[in-house]
Amino acid sequence: MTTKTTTARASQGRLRRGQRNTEELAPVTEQDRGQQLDVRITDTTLRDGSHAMSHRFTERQVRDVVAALDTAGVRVIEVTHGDGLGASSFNYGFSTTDEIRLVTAAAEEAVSAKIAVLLLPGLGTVANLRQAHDAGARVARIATHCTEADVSIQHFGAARELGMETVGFLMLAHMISPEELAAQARIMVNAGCQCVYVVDSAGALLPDGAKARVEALVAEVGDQAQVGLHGHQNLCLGVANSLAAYQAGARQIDGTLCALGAGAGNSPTEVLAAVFAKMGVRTGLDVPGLLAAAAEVALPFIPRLPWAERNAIVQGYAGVYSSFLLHAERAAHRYGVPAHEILQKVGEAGYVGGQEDMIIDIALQLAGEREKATA
Ligand SMILES: CC[C@H](O)CC(=O)C(=O)O
Ligand SMILES: [Mn+2]
Repeated sequence: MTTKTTTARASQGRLRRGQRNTEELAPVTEQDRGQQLDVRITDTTLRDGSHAMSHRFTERQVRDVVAALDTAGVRVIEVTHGDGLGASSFNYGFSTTDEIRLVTAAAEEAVSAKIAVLLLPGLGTVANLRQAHDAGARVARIATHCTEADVSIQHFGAARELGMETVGFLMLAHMISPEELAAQARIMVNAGCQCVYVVDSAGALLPDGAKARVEALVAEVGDQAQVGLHGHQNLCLGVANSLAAYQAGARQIDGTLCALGAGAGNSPTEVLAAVFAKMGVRTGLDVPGLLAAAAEVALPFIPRLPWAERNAIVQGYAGVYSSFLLHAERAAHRYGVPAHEILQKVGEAGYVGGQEDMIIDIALQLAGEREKATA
């Protein structure tokens, strides 16, 4: 399917296969195929989906997904290790294919879409960002815990110097109030961020919570930057939260094909496209094209579809970082304790991204308690 589609696409497009798309596309206000977009969908199958794939994307899969998304009108496609640039490691899981090779392949494949990369300061560095830019990435998404925006300042500066479009990710956004979140968004915007995302990393937000946070950010930074929403499906509210966010003024929304992502996965791109189309909200997306991309390109290579089973629901309910799911399942297997109990304790402890090793401590503690109880 891909070969036929991409050949046809390349001959219709402005660029040929292998040519880099260096054109700067202004977010949302772009004239896309003669259309004004109301909201821009960024697809992060090849980044958030990397968690669910244990960071095992192949270059072939990346090329096929990018070609299908690009053909269906997706304007921004994120490609990175699940935990961002430079995260391939013992703590976060090793990538089987070097991510810069994947970014290069994605940039070669994309005719109209821009390739985005995620970077968590501390895991990734400015040097990693430069490498990604050299490989063809044109959007830098800088992610911090929701109270730590100040660690992103130099990364936004570097991204803007490179001429990249910038997005800020305030992760685990359910953990603080809308007002506190807006103050962190202000720090990112002052540092050069062009769109700040409310990131529901735990899939814990209800639509009212998503709406209140987006409204607070729009009130604080809306005259200088856009606001976005990145949802997870742990409580099956990713799409509902995205609609609430759009109604509250969000103009960038994330999704993934088949919901492939951490925890119970992300808001499915193909569902977002269909729902926004039914609402008359212009996304510039081709709904049948995305349905085909999900069913014929992504689904066949997904080893285990994320879904809202007990562990993932506990994540949404207890407010646990979605990418902790597979770490908790591995620890559960190793130490003979239920993953949902580990995740419940992680939620009570309030652990945040970067504290993956604490999952092992909790598993050991639970195993010790069980041993005592049965002695
Ligand atoms: C970088 C870790 C994380 O997966 C980012 C993200 O997508 C989220 O917090 O939801
Ligand atoms: Mn996510």
